[in-house]
Amino acid sequence: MLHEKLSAIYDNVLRRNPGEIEFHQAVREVLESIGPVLGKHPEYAESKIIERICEPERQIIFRVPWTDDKGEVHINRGFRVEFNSALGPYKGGLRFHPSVYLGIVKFLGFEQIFKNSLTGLPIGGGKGGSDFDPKGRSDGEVMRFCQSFMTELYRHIGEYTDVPAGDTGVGGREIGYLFGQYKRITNRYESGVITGKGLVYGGAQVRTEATGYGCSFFVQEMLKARGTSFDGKRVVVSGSGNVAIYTIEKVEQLGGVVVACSDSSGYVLDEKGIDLDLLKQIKQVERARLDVYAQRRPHATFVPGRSVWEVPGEVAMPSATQNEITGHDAATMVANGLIAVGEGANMPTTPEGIKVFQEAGIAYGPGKAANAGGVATSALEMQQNASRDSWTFEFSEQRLQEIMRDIHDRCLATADEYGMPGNYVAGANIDGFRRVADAMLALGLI
Ligand SMILES: NC(=O)C1=CN([C@@H]2O[C@H](COP(=O)(O)OP(=O)(O)OC[C@H]3O[C@@H](n4cnc5c(N)ncnc54)[C@H](O)[C@@H]3O)[C@@H](O)[C@H]2O)C=CC1
Ligand SMILES: O=C(O)CCC(=O)C(=O)O
Repeated sequence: MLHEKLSAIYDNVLRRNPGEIEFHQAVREVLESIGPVLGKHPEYAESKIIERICEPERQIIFRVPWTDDKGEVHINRGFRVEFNSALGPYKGGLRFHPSVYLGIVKFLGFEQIFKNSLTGLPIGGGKGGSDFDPKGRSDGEVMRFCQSFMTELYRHIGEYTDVPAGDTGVGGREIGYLFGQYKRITNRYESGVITGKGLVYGGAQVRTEATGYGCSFFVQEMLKARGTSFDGKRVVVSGSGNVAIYTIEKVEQLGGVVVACSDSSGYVLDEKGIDLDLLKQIKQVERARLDVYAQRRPHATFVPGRSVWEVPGEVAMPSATQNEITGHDAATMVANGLIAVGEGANMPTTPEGIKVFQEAGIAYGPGKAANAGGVATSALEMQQNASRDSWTFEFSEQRLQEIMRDIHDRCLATADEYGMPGNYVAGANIDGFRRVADAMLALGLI
């Protein structure tokens, strides 16, 4: 239910951003949480902080022409939405996927404002990407696309302005090509302009692993708050990309058994626990489909075209894409003995699914809190770049774990403060919002 004032703001968002359904969904979820804050802080409403937060500071849309290996010309569309810079330079990843359009980039950028605020680090919110599909493209094609994308993007970004990173379809290979082109065009070795870089040219230890590791640490804290742990728990993960792979790795180190993971073709079920070396070989080296996993590990089964959420598990860690858990999926998961959900992906659960989890008393960690370890470690990468320093793996992982513990504790404390104990959604939205709102008030009408 939306507070009356917030309902009018939401209607205005719908009117001003027609057809951008994912953006509407993300805005609504935040507005549903912050009603009680307005009662305590009338100054936010007087200064129209919420209306301003819902309007990006800047939206950039550009043409990205490139040639494939046969010489054919292709035209894609590039985006960068610089949403909010009250806390620091715009910060957020780039997504390359055919489904990308303005509504997706705005939902991701909007989420990023509150997520980045929750990290406690000085980073604003932004996001970008393209409807380019890297699937099946050669390294040369991906490089030419990235170079063309950066040939426009470079003028909008900078260490103190806007700092992109990876997201779906953008990993170490793409970040290398993007940074290489930025360096070439600007003639500046500005390491802090992009994060997720390779370790040999200014990247930070643990950034590759950070989102999955961080999400696992967050779930570890949620389980601890309920007097239990990962030890011996049956865990289901969706996706098999960056977030999923390092979630599986850390969950296994923490004593859980990940029995299933997926890609857009289906899921694998491996009752002995996912063989991570094999999964990394198939996904990171061969860039192949998941059915290959079952071909090489005969006791595992590949189930094509079905949702991984039909596999029973006590812990679910969605790490693929938005709206992948429907209300129906959530009800099945609860009936199958689910106790906790940690969202590695951004907005993977539909509003109906969230309602099911919350009504069933599941420990539900929303993406903007649970997956904040990726961007937090990006901020640590910026810190190391600025000081020309390079930390060890152990120290970086320890910082990540502290940050995730702190986010977890603040979400719980804020939910308590507002009379909604155990509600991580309310805790994350309110705590993330307050910090941005206070900074916006302090900075005047900008
Ligand atoms: N990479 C990062 O540091 C962060 C990523 N995220 C979010 O995590 C999610 C995954 O991102 P990455 O792992 O980086 O991307 P990725 O490109 O490395 O992997 C995406 C995975 O999701 C799978 N997938 C996509 N659509 C699917 C579908 N409809 N059904 C089943 N599987 C599907 C793909 O097959 C692939 O395995 C996204 O929501 C992203 O926004 C969130 C925070 C940080
Ligand atoms: O590391 C970053 O800057 C962004 C990571 C990201 O895209 C996200 O948190 O969704």
